[in-house]
Amino acid sequence: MRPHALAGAARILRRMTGLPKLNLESVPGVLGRIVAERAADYADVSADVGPARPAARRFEAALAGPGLALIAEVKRASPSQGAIALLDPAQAARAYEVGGAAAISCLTEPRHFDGNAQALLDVVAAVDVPVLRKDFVVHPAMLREAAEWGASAALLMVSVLHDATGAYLETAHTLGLDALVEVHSERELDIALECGARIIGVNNRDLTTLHIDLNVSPRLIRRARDAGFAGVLVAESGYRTPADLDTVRELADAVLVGTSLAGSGDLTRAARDLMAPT
Ligand SMILES: O=P(O)(O)OC[C@@H](O)[C@@H](O)c1c[nH]c2ccccc12
Repeated sequence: MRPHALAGAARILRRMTGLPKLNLESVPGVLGRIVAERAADYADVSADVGPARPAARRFEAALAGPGLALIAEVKRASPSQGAIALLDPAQAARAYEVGGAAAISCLTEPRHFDGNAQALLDVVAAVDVPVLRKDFVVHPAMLREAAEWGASAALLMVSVLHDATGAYLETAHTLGLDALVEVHSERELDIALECGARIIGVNNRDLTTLHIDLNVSPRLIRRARDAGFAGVLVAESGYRTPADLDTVRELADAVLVGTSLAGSGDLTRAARDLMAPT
């Protein structure tokens, strides 16, 4: 059989049997704990993702333009910071939009990030820019929900999904969602590239240790471009000042920023100040 015929057969089989089973026991550290909790949350939920939807590609289009785009994150708490700010999600998202954000990321993980479904629904209703569902996707129903709740995109983490990343990506695309495929190492980047990701995010934060290294994004973004990747590249985590962005200004299409904006007290101004040209 030709390779694409094999891929087609695998696709049909997957539709009949659901997505590949994830090996979450192998995910280490803080991340391992969170994904185990999320998997338990969805253990009894149907894997049926419902009807296909046309691709809108709104999230991708918002980031692809010239210059560095801002994805501003509604983040009330995190494992590394604890409580960040008691944001009203709709108000925060609107403030970010006024401050020039091209897209909003909204956490829906409840235990460590103080997110929930209502926050995402409120954000989608409050802004015109596309919204990313930020969660630890470990079950296809989480993608169905993202589409039903009006998100334009969902986060897919290669550190969690490994070999199943491609199948989850395909499911997201079938549901009309863009996917931000997140990587933190050369190995993870190669998986993202192989599975046909259109938007790749490089996380400066190692989610198993929570350690931040701002050199990770420029290093892996260069590697992606050297490999011929022509899609959207996002630098993620740890950015606090315009000077911090100098390492990715000429390399990345967008930056994803949460903590430094969310904890600033004036979200519009913080977004503007961060993105001001140096
Ligand atoms: O708050 P920061 O350091 O600006 O980072 C934002 C975003 O990159 C971070 O929240 C994030 C990136 N990938 C994730 C995966 C799950 C939860 C959270 C994240």
